[in-house]
Amino acid sequence: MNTKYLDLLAQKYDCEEKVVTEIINLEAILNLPKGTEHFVSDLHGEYQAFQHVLRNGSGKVKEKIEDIYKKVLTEKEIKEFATLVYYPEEKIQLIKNDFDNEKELHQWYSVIIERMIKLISYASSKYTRSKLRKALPDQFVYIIEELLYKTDEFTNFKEPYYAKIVQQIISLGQADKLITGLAYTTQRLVVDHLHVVGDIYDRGPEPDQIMEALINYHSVDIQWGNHDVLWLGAFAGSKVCLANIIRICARYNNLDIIEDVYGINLRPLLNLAEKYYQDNPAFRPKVHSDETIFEEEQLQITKIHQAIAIIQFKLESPIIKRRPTFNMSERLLLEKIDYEKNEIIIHDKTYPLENPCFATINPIQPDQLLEEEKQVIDKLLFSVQHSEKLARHMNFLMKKGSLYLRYNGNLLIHGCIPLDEDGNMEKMLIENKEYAGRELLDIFERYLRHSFAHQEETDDLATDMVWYLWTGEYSSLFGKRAMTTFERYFIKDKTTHKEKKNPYYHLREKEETCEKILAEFELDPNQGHIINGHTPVKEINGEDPIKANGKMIVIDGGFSKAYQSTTGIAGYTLLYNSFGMQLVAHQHFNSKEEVLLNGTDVLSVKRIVDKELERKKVLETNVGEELLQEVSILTSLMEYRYMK
Ligand SMILES: O=P(O)(O)OC[C@H]1O[C@](O)(COP(=O)(O)O)[C@@H](O)[C@@H]1O
Ligand SMILES: [Mn+2]
Repeated sequence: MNTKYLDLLAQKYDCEEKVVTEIINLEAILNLPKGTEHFVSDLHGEYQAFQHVLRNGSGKVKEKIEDIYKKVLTEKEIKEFATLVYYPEEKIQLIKNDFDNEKELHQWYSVIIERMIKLISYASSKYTRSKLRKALPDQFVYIIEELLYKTDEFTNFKEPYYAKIVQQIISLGQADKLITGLAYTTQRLVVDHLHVVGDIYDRGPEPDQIMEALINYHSVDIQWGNHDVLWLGAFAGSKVCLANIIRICARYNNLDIIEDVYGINLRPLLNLAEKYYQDNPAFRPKVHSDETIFEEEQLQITKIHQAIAIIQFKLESPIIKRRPTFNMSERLLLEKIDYEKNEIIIHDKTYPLENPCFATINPIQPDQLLEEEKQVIDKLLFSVQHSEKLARHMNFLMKKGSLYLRYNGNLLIHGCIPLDEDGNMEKMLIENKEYAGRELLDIFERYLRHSFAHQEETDDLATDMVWYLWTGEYSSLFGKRAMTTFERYFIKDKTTHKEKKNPYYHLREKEETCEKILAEFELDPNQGHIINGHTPVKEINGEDPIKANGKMIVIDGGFSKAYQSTTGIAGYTLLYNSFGMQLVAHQHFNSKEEVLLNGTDVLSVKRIVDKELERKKVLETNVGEELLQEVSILTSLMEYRYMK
């Protein structure tokens, strides 16, 4: 090993004892059980439901409470206590309202603090003390450690000492803060690491809040979904991606995300929309049954929705023309329209166009943007690229994200690995070279990162490629032959709406296919799993999220409210701890308020995907690999510096 590095390292470990301590510490960690990984996907802006899953650790919090309190507490008390751990601030307030004298309240505090301490002690039993310390609320570390490590083994005088500490906390008015801190510590201990397998954005109302929660989360990685890439593309300079995100926000009545949350001025778009568009049933925003919308506002959104959709269709055309290898010429739909008859020819069949809104289209050159449209999209792009909040969120998405992830022997991917009918990796020609499988995904990611690093370029291959990731035939995120957005707005015949899925989606049922893919990514086909999002599992129709004899796990059960009627549940999540994997199905999440009042915890059935014969240790994980390397470097330092 290079002695220069060792000399540098010796500045940090400047005495023998420090090196020895660190080696012993790392070796100890390697032999502890592996931490719990938590997998979620397809959050689609549903912050409240996501929050709930994060806070209850997909049921792990309650499980731990039951482990230690099942025999001592009633079911109702367990529910109450669990709710307190999930939403401490609100639950404390509610409980406080129930007490009419201080003495009772103080008694409650002291019981709860003791319960919390016991729970933390149990939940942290597989971690080192140093890791636990990092999870404790800063202002109470000393006090909590005193309470945690109390032991009566050698002295009988300690009980009053601890009782005194708790009493002091209460009488100094610190109990609420302490209980809240302990609750968050519990949540943090229950899940060691979070994987978000794509699609944070679109459809739901609060993707920004999800981003904030992820930014503040102790340990997370993200596998981008097609919707996330659309937002990244918009920020990276792709006007067509930008048109898409605004169109989807208009469609789901979420324009306030663009305007209020990210501070992007929609006024120029509104002016254009007011000038050229009227009411149009195909473009009215989807409004959830518990929302209300004023007629005037609805009309405005309907107009914006049309204006931006037409801009989007126009912007697609030059990209399709300048990128023949995208093989998308079939999607040059504006050119297939007979604007007088209001008809379109698709695959040699003529269809009437319903709800047309082509006032800004010149039939001779249908993809030409009006000067006004050009200005609108340019201004929008400027605004998007100068939104500080969006910049913060997109930078985080880039930093923590990737197209796929190999983690602890598993492959995490939002969409698919494009396959042909025979199960071979499909090839795509990019700049005269063919790419398939892992190489194809790697080159996609390189283009995305390049585009993101060069936001001033709007028409280069890298930027176009980001849009391809959203909608292209060989995109690992889209996984369908073509996106039929135009047909869905304008053609009644539903057969034209169908988006043919990549063969991957039926071949993934077979073990053989999954093994082949795992091998392609240099993972052990006998041990590994593919963890997939993107396609809602229709439990309602008897679809099983666990496929290929457990090698394929699909966790998109539909957090998205818009899709819950087709899935029948409200999302799957996956847990992977030292004992194995558990798939958790969540029932519909109504509201935090309901949980607070009734303790309704909407999660249910667990299915064991895999049961480890022996508890898995940190040593056998990705983190373990890194720690082993550190041990080896520190051993070299020890020999070089201190054992001569
Ligand atoms: O239901 P919506 O919002 O109209 O969206 C339909 C579109 O969404 C997509 O399914 C992509 O979104 P998902 O990644 O959530 O599946 C497209 O294939 C389809 O055209
Ligand atoms: Mn998706």
